[in-house]
Amino acid sequence: MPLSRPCSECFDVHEDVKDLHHPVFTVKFRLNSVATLDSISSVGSVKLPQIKVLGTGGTIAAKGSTAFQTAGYHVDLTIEDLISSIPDLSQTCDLQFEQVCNLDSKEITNTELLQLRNKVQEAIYQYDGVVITHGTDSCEETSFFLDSTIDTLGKPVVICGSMRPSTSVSADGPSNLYQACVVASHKASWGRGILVTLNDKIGSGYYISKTDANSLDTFKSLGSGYLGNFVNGEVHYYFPPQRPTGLRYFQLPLGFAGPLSNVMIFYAHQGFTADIVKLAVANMNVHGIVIATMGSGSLPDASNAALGDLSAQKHLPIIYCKRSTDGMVPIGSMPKSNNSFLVAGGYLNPQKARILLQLCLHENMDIRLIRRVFSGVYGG
Ligand SMILES: NC(=O)C[C@H](N)C(=O)O
Repeated sequence: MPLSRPCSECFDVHEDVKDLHHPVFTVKFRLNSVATLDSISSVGSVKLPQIKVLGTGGTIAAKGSTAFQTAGYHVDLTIEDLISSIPDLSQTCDLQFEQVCNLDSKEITNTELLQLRNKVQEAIYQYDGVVITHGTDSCEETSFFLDSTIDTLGKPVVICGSMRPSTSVSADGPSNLYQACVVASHKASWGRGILVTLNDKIGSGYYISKTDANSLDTFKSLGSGYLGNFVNGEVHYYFPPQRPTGLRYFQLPLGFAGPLSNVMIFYAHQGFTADIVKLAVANMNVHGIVIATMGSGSLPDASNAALGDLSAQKHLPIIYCKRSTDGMVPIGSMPKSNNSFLVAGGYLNPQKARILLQLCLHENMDIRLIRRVFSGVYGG
């Protein structure tokens, strides 16, 4: 058993190795699947969960100059400042914190992503759960990357952020961080991989996506739904612990600092041609392409033909995703060709497909294996 803190009171955890060699934890509940905070704070002599909080920046760590400013502010606060802004958690967990970086999430590159991944993996070995504060703009990329590369040992890793800076009237940062710490401390959060909490909702880091550029209720798990909710200090899960169907675990060595392959995203539109893609491939060191297609894999016929040829000549994987927020690109939508390296992106949005392709390329997968990985999300 890989768990340092098994809980026989609530559930049994069994390690099970699936075909794509990801350790999957099958959790059998003995109690009601809707657990409450009482179930952990009333444990008396039992040691409180040790939680590591890693700060990376984002609006949650930002200050504006007025109470109504919700754009154009700057990251200004440390993780220590953020922790001092939340209600007392001394009955729930023991918190320790560390600043990994302090950036708007638009500035996060593979370097910071890998640095964070290493910090999270190290913390997993020492703590009972991990909380990450992060900007919301690129949070879905980080959460997907971590879900694909962290061996959580079943422990909760919870990412949170905010949509309003700390100086804003009704700033949402303190309550989101508070909720993330409670979720990370809760036994019912075990076996669920990377979680993202925002605005009272708990979602899967694999599927969650930012859907609103301004409003608080921005993270949605369209199609796949939320995993749970946070109400009146209680964590409520709608389902027993499970991992996403298509999740593929990529084992990176601890301390791995890169590089990762260069995968570029292109956004299709009326009149889109493959010229811009060809230009990039000819002039930049491109290892893979993702296209945000119109609808379910639709591109002009001439673009399909040119991209099919380009991918076959260069052995360049080109993933077809959708620019629509919801829905998917199935294999049946793909142009018919025997030798192209065109791949259907299934349910993944372009930014998540980019990360998955980077990881496939890191493992030197051929096109057959890349298709197999994408078939996990019903593409391929
Ligand atoms: N709400 C936010 O956190 C947005 C911010 N620009 C970020 O992603 O860092």
